[in-house]
Amino acid sequence: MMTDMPTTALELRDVTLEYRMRRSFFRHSFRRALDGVSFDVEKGETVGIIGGNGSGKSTLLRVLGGIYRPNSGHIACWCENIMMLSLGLGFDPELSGRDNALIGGVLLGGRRREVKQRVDQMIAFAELEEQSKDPVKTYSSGMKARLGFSVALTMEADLLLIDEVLGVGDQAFQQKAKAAMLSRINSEQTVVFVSHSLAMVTQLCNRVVWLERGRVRQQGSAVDIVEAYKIEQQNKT
Ligand SMILES: Nc1ncnc2c1ncn2[C@@H]1O[C@H](COP(=O)(O)OP(=O)(O)OP(=O)(O)O)[C@@H](O)[C@H]1O
Repeated sequence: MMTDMPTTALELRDVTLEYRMRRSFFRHSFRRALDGVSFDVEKGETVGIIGGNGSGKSTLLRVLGGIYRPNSGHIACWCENIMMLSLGLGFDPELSGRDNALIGGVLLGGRRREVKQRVDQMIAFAELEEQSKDPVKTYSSGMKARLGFSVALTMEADLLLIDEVLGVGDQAFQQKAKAAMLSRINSEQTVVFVSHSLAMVTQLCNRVVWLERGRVRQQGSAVDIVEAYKIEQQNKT
């Protein structure tokens, strides 16, 4: 008998994370950034994470990306490779843009030969053909951001984690980055998208999870949750 392929990509149950902060040589304190967070992401869905400053959005994405381990709760993931679209993380300043693109692609789970074939595409998307052999330390922050975005976008992943990256680079690059992301999101891609742009969230997401002080305040269809969030914002002012 054939068993059905799982349709769930991610399952979070009661996920809690505390940052440990050093107060003095002997003393530490803890800040709870996620507090009992539970939700599911189905395959092919784009789930938006919204909430005010400090509500835990980036922390949640880092937990999903395996950068932080939760203190309690569990995360089940049925995706083989997960990619975090973030900006210029971990570039080696002494190496060229081309070498960093190659290393970045491999770090994102690509096979070396496969990544090598795609490096030209990454450099071209980032519009860095002329500077591709220069060390990254000579790049402006916008150039580094463009390279980081291009590397992540060119690679393939079952689950894409996106943390507010659309403010990258100049206006023309932002348009291009947005179009590239949209085409990716409209396909079968599973995405978790953190953003302060409610318009983008409504445009891109099927479902939304609203975080407040590390807890899920509400979750449901993108239109309903964004509406409820906007009403609350208006009532606050
Ligand atoms: N490295 C850290 N050490 C200690 N506390 C942290 C750290 N990173 C974040 N925090 C705290 O954890 C909480 C959640 O932060 P997080 O960055 O996840 O929020 P966010 O919703 O992404 O915020 P923003 O919208 O401002 O980017 C905040 O109270 C923040 O001050």
